[in-house]
Amino acid sequence: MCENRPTFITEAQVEELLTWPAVYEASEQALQSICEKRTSDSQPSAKQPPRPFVELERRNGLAFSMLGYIENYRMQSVDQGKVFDTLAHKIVTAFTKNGQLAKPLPVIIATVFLFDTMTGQLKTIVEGNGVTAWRTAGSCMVGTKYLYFDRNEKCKSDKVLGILGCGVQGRIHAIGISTMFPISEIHLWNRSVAKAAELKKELESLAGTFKSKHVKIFIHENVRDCVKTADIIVTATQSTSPILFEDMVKENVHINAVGASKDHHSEIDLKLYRNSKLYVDSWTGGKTELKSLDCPIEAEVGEIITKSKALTQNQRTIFHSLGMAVTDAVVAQIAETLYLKKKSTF
Ligand SMILES: NC(=O)C1=CN([C@@H]2O[C@H](COP(=O)(O)OP(=O)(O)OC[C@H]3O[C@@H](n4cnc5c(N)ncnc54)[C@H](OP(=O)(O)O)[C@@H]3O)[C@@H](O)[C@H]2O)C=CC1
Ligand SMILES: O=C(O)C1=NCCCC1
Repeated sequence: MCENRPTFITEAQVEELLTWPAVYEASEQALQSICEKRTSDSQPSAKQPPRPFVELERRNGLAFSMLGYIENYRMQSVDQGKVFDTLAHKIVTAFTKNGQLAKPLPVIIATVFLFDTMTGQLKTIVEGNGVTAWRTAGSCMVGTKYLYFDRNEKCKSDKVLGILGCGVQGRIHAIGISTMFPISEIHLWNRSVAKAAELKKELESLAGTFKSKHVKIFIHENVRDCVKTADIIVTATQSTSPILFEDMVKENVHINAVGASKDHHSEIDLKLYRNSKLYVDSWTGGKTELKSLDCPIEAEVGEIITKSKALTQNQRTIFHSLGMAVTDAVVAQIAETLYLKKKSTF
């Protein structure tokens, strides 16, 4: 059926091609696109059904199917003037015991398929672990800007970042947030302290590329010490019970909730949810995947970006980045566009 073999983009190529400004810009477009209350015709739009999943209980595994279409979006830092549309399908698995294998594998393994939007033919296969990591951090960066940095004048100076969980997601969030925002201190906690120490070393070696070059990095043996001065927190563990409680955090804190064990809201205690304003990446995701969380959802971040809903000034915020097909689509699209551009210059 395919006239040509699909292009194949490897993880190493994805890492070489992605940049934080491009991922930020693309994530902002994607978060706006799923917002139903359109405020202008130039706004991107998208379709993204709830993602079905199958659970492999005896193997501690989950597999998700994430299909999305986004049109009328722009990525100036990738191709100035071009209006993009992307049809993508990501298949992603989460096998929690992969790290314990004789030959350890990542917990998350993903592949993104990109289709021609005129004919429906498969055009490109992108290895999807890098895409998943960068796009999750991209969404949290957009959430952090709109829900925290834009909140009030007090939020404009250098800030303290707390990272709970120093695996793939914790690492990429620490790098992305410190690259795009003024972060003066990064505090790290991981269940096994060795991984936090490894990440500290890596972040120190990258500090020259961060917005605040003199960033100080600390590791902690417990969550309370890690988050006590934090203005922005990322929870990125597979914990199945709460690790973050209300009495541990500052009044005005912003939390990006990423970890998604079987229950998507297990890392944060219910009292902290109820005494914060809760935002999601999409209503579709929130209504299905946070159904068992007994706390009202305030809005989608897209509604704040498009100003169809206002943000309260002084509040504690939680952004639940549940994961969206259209953020995978736009980040895989960056990789494909830059890969083909590079290939055509040789
Ligand atoms: N929202 C989204 O879009 C996405 C969410 N995720 C979710 O993010 C989480 C992290 O994924 P990823 O970084 O790829 O995985 P990694 O395996 O790289 O990291 C997992 C982290 O969780 C920690 N951990 C595991 N069990 C516990 C526990 N019981 N209590 C505290 N910490 C624990 C590990 O600590 P240790 O080093 O000690 O084992 C490690 O720091 C997962 O829940 C995953 O499903 C992933 C991708 C996208
Ligand atoms: O959106 C994703 O990708 C994932 N979300 C939940 C956990 C697995 C990966």
